[in-house]
Amino acid sequence: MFALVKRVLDLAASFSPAARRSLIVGMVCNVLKAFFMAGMLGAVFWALENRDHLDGVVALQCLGILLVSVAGQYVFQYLVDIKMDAQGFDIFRDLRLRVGDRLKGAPMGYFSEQRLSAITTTLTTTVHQLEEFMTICLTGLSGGVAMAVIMSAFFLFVAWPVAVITFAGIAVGLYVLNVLRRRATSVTREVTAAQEAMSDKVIEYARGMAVLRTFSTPDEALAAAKASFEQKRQADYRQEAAAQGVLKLYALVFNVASCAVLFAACALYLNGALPLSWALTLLVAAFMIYGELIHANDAAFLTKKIEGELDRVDEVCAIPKQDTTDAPLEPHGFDVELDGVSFAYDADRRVIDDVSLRIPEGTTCAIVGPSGSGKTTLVNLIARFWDVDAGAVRVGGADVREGTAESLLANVSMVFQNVYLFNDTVENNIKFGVPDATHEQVVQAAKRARCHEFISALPQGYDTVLEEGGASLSGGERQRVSIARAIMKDAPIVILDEATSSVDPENEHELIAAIAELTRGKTLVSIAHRLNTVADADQIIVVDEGRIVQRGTHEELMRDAGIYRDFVSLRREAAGWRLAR
Ligand SMILES: Nc1ncnc2c1ncn2[C@@H]1O[C@H](COP(=O)(O)OP(=O)(O)OP(=O)(O)O)[C@@H](O)[C@H]1O
Repeated sequence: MFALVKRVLDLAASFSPAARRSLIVGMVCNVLKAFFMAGMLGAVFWALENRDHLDGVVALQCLGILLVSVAGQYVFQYLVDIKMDAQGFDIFRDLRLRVGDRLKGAPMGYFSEQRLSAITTTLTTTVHQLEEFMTICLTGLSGGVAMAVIMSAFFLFVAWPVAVITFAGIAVGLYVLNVLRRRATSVTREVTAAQEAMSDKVIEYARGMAVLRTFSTPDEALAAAKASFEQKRQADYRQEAAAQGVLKLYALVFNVASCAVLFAACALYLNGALPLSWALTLLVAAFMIYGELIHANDAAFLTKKIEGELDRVDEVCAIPKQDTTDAPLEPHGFDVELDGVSFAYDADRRVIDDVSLRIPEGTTCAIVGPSGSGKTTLVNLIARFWDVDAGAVRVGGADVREGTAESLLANVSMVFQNVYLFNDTVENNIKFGVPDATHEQVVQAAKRARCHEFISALPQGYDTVLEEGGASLSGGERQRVSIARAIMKDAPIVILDEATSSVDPENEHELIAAIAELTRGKTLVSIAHRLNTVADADQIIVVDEGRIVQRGTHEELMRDAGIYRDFVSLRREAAGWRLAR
């Protein structure tokens, strides 16, 4: 228990010394509350002591003791509530914010699907359980132990043999508690793992609904999710089974100790070693002394569960930090340079192999190459979603690792193929990177991105709330909203992953116009699929198996046989496009 208290206090201190102080004050108040509870016995003793002349004065004195006891309990319970419970909510809000902050600074490689489930489960279920149970657990146990210790210490002065019994009861009870906590360790981890697996499967099931419906029967589709539900049920069951037997033993220890107190009090009285009023008071006390501790049995089991959950939070919070400095990047200009860059996702396969490339400021570079050749990886390295394994990426002469990733990305706009729009208004989606932008500026950007018309036709115009992911818009519309977002940001470097899927001619025309607005005067790196974009580029690089195998202008590359010439003729045949130059 002390280890848990220390851990919770350390966690609080990591946010602010005031949070730690508040929890300590809360626990002290909880002990004082136990003191006032024990004080109720004073009224019992006083009535018994004056049993031969019970009059109005004695009754009032007893009532006074009871009132002081109840008022004390009330006041200190109130202080416990505001010092511990409210502080608990603050701590866990800060914990969630801390994880959010760390996620922002993690390299993109950190975000695998599995990790996302672990993070989601930790930030929702695990932290919620901590919120709910941590204070119950701390107050339940500290109050229970305080009550038993205060009363036992008092018995030392009245009848030491009884005090020996009560202290022994506390010691054996806490030993059983320790056994209980050890048992809980393995099952807590199992329950958390089952919870994460279940979240994983449910998210996968919901996300892949269209594919599941097309390629499998509903039963098959649900099978994996069902298996995860069953796994969770079994883990929950094992958790209960591990706890129940020992929990009964835990309560039994205190009940036996209470009976021993009864027996000792009677024996001491019959032997004339204890006056009747004290003996009777001890009989009442025998049922009170462990009452709080017995009630805290769930909290006792929870302590280990909470420790397991705190471990999980620590693991998830150990998010690697990509930045090695807090200084912002200080580029001189906005040319982009890759100097002998190599990179591998897994140690055993290089995806980018010794690539060198220079894109002068304000020029365009089109990257083409077969599927899986490393085009996306290359542009992601420029944006520092990952750090290179060898060589360097430089922007305006500065190695991108010399500043924070955030300061680099302030100079970069990315337009992805898979556009993600937030479940928010169209306006907020457009001004996402520039929250202070005015409505007029948003409209201006939307006009330049050729999306003003369709946005105006939406039911609430710019205030229309989009579905998460932008599902309520067509693919072309989504892409143009994301271009408006990038225009709004007005970054000097634009990274563009052109849509591979062909859009209808009307949409394509609008899209080309929007992209032209976005990229005018910028340093542009585009993964190009449309022939016109490629042919107009100041330089074209052809990537194959992670290496640059051809580079030059369209005219230069068309002179020689090679991947580029094949790419051009394939495009012409496949789409029936003609080079409009
Ligand atoms: N997150 C990742 N983890 C591990 N391997 C990856 C990851 N992303 C891509 N790869 C692998 O790296 C190689 C290059 O992928 P990349 O996406 O850069 O190619 P690409 O040329 O952009 O392909 P496409 O044109 O099909 O989008 C591929 O073999 C791919 O399987």
